[in-house]
Amino acid sequence: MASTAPLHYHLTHCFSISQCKDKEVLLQHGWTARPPPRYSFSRNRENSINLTTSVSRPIKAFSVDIPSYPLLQPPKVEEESDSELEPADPDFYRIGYARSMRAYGIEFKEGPDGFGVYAAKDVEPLRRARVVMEIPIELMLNISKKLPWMFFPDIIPLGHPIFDIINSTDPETDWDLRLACLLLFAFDCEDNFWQLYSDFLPSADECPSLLLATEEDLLELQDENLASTMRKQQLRALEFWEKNWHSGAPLKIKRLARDPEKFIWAVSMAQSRCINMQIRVGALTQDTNMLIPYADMLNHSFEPNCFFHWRFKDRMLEVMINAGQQIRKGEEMTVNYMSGQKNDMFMQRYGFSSPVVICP
Ligand SMILES: C[S@@+](CC[C@H](N)C(=O)[O-])C[C@H]1O[C@@H](n2cnc3c(N)ncnc32)[C@H](O)[C@@H]1O
Repeated sequence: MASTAPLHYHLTHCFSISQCKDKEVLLQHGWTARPPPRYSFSRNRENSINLTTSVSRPIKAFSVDIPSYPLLQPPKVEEESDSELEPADPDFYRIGYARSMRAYGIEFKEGPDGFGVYAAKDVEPLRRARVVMEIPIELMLNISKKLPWMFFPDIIPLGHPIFDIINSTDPETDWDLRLACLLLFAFDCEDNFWQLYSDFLPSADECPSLLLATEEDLLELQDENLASTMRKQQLRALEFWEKNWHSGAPLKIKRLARDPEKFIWAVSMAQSRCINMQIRVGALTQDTNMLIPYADMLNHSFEPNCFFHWRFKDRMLEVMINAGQQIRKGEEMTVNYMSGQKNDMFMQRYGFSSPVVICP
């Protein structure tokens, strides 16, 4: 086995994720890399973990005015959109031409729940939903939820050993391990967008996921069920890494996650940032586990003002403001991560618990 050190040693040992070769693309969008660790753990009486943040620095997306919609149209989301957005340039669809993300009237900045998305101007209630972000499929990392494994975009070359590793996962339970493998693979692909975007993901010491918690942190939860579930999850990720990142593994696998901390960090990214959607790509309709840059900066609320919509005609994820929603400049834009789930599930997967109790 490649690793014999105790799990908590691995998990408390920090690592830094891939270095950005060329930040120009993101900097053009007005982004700056994450500052050094922003969070400190503090626990309240209900034993939930609260995040406190020390920095508040606005990060502006390249934004244009939120388009206004005619008032007398029914509230609907249309596939064949008659959006006021300028029509897409047909050249965008040429093979090899990567489209970029577009954002309207929002900014990305730090708030009490880490990075979030905020209204850059007042949004008046309109009768139909409207777009604030469009993210093209080329920038995403998506895997079908069921066999046969399909990747959108299809970035894994035929015969690459990472495919065998993904293929060895349990189709029922291991979606997060598959997505973590794909994420690490993307970091290693020359000119892949995620090499740049990785600088905007929380590092291991910034991420409140309980997968990265030490034994001491788990004991502090004072919830033995949750602590024991998290220990099992940590072990599952560690054993998977040990099985596949052994000393005889090919270099192109080894370099993806040289230590278990990096792999477990990638699993925590998958768990806390994955969006599940049914998407249509060509003739295929697929339930999909998706890592969607920029959309993954939206924080959760049980009373969200935004939602996700898959735009089939040009394979874009749209983040849309609810019909009839008013949002004031500076207010946070949110989505509902998991409607109808227990608080425990939020703690397990996202590292926070919600003050709103939705299930007994
Ligand atoms: C999809 S990411 C959202 C972006 C994230 N805030 C960041 O800094 O990158 C999900 C993570 O954001 C934080 N988060 C989202 N909604 C939250 C909420 N309502 N309360 C506390 N933390 C939240 C949790 O750390 C969660 O694991």
